[in-house]
Amino acid sequence: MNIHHHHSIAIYFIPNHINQFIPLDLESSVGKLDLMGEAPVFFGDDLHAGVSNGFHLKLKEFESAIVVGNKTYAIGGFDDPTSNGVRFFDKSTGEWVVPIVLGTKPNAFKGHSMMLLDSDRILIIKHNSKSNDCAWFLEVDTRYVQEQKKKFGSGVVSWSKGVIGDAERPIVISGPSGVGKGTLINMLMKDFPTMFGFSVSHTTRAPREKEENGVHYHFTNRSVMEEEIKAGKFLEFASVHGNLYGTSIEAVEVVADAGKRCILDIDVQGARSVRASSLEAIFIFICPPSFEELEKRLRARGTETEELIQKRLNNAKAELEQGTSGGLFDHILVNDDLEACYERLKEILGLDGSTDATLKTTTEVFALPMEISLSKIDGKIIINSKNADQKTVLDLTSMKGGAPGRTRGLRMYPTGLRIDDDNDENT
Ligand SMILES: Nc1ncnc2c1ncn2[C@@H]1O[C@H](COP(=O)(O)OP(=O)(O)OP(=O)(O)O)[C@@H](O)[C@H]1O
Ligand SMILES: Nc1nc2c(ncn2[C@@H]2O[C@H](COP(=O)(O)O)[C@@H](O)[C@H]2O)c(=O)[nH]1
Repeated sequence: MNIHHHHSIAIYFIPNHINQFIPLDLESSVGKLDLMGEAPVFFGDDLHAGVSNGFHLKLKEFESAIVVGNKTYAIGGFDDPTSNGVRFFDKSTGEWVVPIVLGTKPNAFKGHSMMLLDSDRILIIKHNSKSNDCAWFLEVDTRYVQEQKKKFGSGVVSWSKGVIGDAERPIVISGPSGVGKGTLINMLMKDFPTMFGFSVSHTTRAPREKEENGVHYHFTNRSVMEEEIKAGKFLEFASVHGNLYGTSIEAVEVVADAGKRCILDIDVQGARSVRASSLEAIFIFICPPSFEELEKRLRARGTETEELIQKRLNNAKAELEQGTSGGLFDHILVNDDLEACYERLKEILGLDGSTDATLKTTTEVFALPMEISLSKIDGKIIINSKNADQKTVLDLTSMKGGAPGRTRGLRMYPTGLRIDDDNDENT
């Protein structure tokens, strides 16, 4: 993903000590900055309806502001229970807006530096943090946020944490009930425990014997789940065999945070929703060798009543039709002989015989300086220590994913290079 330079960016570093306040690149029309009282005050001309009224952006402690088009985002202040950590001043309406904030927000932090990337997301580097929790993105106009704006209205933003290192594309596995999805996934998780993580779905169905809450599913009830869907907590959801099932954004994030590749076991409707989202997964459909064999397996499993078996078999017909036509799935596997099907699955996932089962890209965790500023050179972000001659490179050129879920593929390493101070963007 390229990072372009935007001439209309204003970036402010607002440290704990107000008198170190450094405004930069004020080419935008938002006016001048000043310091007043406890917190910085941001003055600008309100050109709403052609009347220059003047407005004040009074920032709270640990909040800092960044201009994106005609909006000025104030970000931070996560300690304040009355704040959700993000608000923006919309210059076209002259009003403050508290947006719907999707994704998991960062834990409270005191001080950060920001930079606008591609005019659709803000990179936030937490001060005094560790490399595995320092880079966050507030998506303000990415494809995902644009989709959510259609549902919720214009005031929507989404957090996505930056994850260092390679994490492969998530895997969506679909297929009719009883075909063997769970069996194949369990084999994969057992053979490659550090490589894959299961996305634990929510469901309103009752737990089966041996099913554990939080492990196999998050068991919930319909009204709670419907509220959470309304609040935008789900990447996808569907009514399956008379119950509500869904993948929460958090379920996918938890796996990415563990540095693992996420596996989703979801139905065809869910796969379609994920395909339409920006998750960039690989889609695999599992077929039975015959309908009779599917029925046999479902009965042999013995987890459903006769009525439910009939319902699941009935739904299987449509699922098989949808799964095998229309190009929704990248791969279609027939689960006849289990071992043969498992081998094929491993092949698709690039797990040939030479793959080390315990292999995992481990990235060394290191501490960032207490106070930092950001600059950009050759498309790479430079994190400069304010008090020591220490520079760290944040390379976003292989950046993948984003909300909903984590932003993967970041690289971070210290550099001995001297970076000139006349870069085009600073904080
Ligand atoms: N290739 C196979 N040959 C014979 N039996 C199989 C094969 N694969 C799986 N099974 C068996 O079929 C039954 C159903 O498998 P499983 O529970 O993995 O299906 P599933 O697709 O996950 O179903 P659901 O969608 O209902 O969760 C299990 O008892 C399992 O042991
Ligand atoms: N759309 C979604 N479908 C899901 C999800 N979790 C599971 N499923 C699918 O439901 C059926 C039935 O599952 P069971 O555990 O009751 O047998 C199966 O096809 C699963 O793939 C989800 O989060 N979203």
